[in-house]
Amino acid sequence: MTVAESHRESPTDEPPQAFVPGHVTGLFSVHPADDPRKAGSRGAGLALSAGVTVTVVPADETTVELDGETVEMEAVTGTLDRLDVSAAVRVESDLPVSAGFGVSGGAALGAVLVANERFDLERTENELVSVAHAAEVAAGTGLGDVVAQARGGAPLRCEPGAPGHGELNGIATPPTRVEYVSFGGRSTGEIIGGDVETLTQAGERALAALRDAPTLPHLFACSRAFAKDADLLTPSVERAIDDVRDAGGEAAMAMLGETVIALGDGLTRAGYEPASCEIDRAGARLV
Ligand SMILES: Nc1ncnc2c1ncn2[C@@H]1O[C@H](COP(=O)(O)OP(=O)(O)O)[C@@H](O)[C@H]1O
Ligand SMILES: CC(C)(COP(=O)(O)O)[C@@H](O)C(=O)O
Repeated sequence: MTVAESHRESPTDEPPQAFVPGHVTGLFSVHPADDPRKAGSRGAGLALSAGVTVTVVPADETTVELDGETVEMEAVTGTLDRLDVSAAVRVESDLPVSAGFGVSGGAALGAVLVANERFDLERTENELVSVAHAAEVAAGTGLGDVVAQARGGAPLRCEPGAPGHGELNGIATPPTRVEYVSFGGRSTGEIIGGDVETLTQAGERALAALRDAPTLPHLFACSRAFAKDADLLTPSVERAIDDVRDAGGEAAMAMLGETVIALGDGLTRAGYEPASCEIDRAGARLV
């Protein structure tokens, strides 16, 4: 018996679960490729201490439950298909789906981490992240959330793609409170599956500017410039960002949702009633 096997057989072991931080993208560019492990986005954002908790129970057929309701979530089903296993996947989310928090990528990444334990797959972290990234890209629901969620912090996606293809860096951050409000959802698939030339040029410009001075306030400033240049702002998002700026704070739009994220208590000070959390600096993990 290996050390890992003896650990798994301990009668006191709880079933494995994974926590994956939410991730808001502030700015991004789209980089397609035939191989979904090579496709992805460049960009920058924040991993959040609000996120998803995922459990996986082996079953004859793969099903996905989100906060108690059966849902279709292709990134998750695709992840298990790629591992050649089937299971009932349960996702508990602190965050709304489809609002720019990377819930689908987080669910896929959580599922792959737990499935590796439950099915004794013995894959490395990079291999697991790669599977979830490929499934999320193939589903059309995200391009860079999975690699960012695996890393945590304030990830800079300098080259697109899964580990071995992409390249990550980050903005060094102390413990930091953030606030967010969501006015509604936005179809990620429609935007990243459409004409992305203007968006990609704006994203490349904004990332280059941010890398010249990689700080959190500058991430927010570059994200605001990106949202405007890529023409992604909606009236409610623009108003909330302006209100936070007028109250002396930093805010930006979360891609791709009708969501605003602010540093510190920026939204509260502007008169909103936001949810709050911290930047998650640890990244996705088994718990
Ligand atoms: N109630 C729901 N509303 C929107 N999407 C849902 C819902 N339930 C499940 N889904 C699935 O969740 C995924 C949402 O992906 P996406 O729009 O990228 O959101 P997120 O930004 O949270 O990752 C899609 O695969 C969609 O089919
Ligand atoms: C912005 C987005 C393409 C989608 O993000 P979400 O809507 O949260 O799935 C993200 O994956 C990225 O590459 O930055």
